[in-house]
Amino acid sequence: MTVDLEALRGGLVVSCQAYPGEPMLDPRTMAQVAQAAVAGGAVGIRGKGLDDLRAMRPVLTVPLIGLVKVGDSGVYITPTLDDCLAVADTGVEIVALDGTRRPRPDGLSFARTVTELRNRFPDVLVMADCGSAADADAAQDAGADILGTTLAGYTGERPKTDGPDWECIDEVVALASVPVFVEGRIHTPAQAARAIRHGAWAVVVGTAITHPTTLTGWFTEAVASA
Ligand SMILES: CC(=O)N[C@H](C=O)[C@@H](O)[C@H](O)[C@H](O)COP(=O)(O)O
Repeated sequence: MTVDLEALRGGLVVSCQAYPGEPMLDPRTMAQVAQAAVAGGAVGIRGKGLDDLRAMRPVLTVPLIGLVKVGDSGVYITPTLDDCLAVADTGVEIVALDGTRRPRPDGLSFARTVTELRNRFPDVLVMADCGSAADADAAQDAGADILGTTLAGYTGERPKTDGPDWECIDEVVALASVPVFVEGRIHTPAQAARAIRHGAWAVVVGTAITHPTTLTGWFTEAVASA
């Protein structure tokens, strides 16, 4: 059954991802981190990698947004239709994929990718990870169920702002007729609250909650320069 996005409205989604070579890159660990986030009030979880998603889905009581990353440049978030189908097959409620206007590695358009995914998994919702308002506009026209600001600052179209890209967020919210999930460089509870006040349907926080190496670095730097 399609997940009811009302359950996520006004809430916090926690992104639980570890990267190649990192000690926490282990499905059991990531599933435990996700459960801990739910215990803290997360209304949804975003996870990466088929093994992590398979480990998370059965132990979580909240909707799961799934993706795979293939490389780390260009179109790398669930880049192909095959990737989308593999993510959907893990049982996630929402598939997140690159929602930019850039050419995709399998040559399919975003619209065709969404259509084919829907044909095979009619209950799955589609989150378009966008890098700009123009991306969001196109992704919405192509049938995305959710617009994410995930890639603002990572595609070359927008500057990589220190914190959230508020200008982009406001532009996306202004054009959206579907829910907007504000994601990307939200590092404080105050920023998360501001995103909701700016019209986010939900706020997605990753690094500032689930990436201890980065968090530790923030503190070690501060201590070193005291
Ligand atoms: C740009 C990109 O690849 N973003 C990824 C998308 O899944 C993740 O690496 C981020 O951690 C996630 O978007 C949450 O953002 P932040 O960690 O800034 O709270």
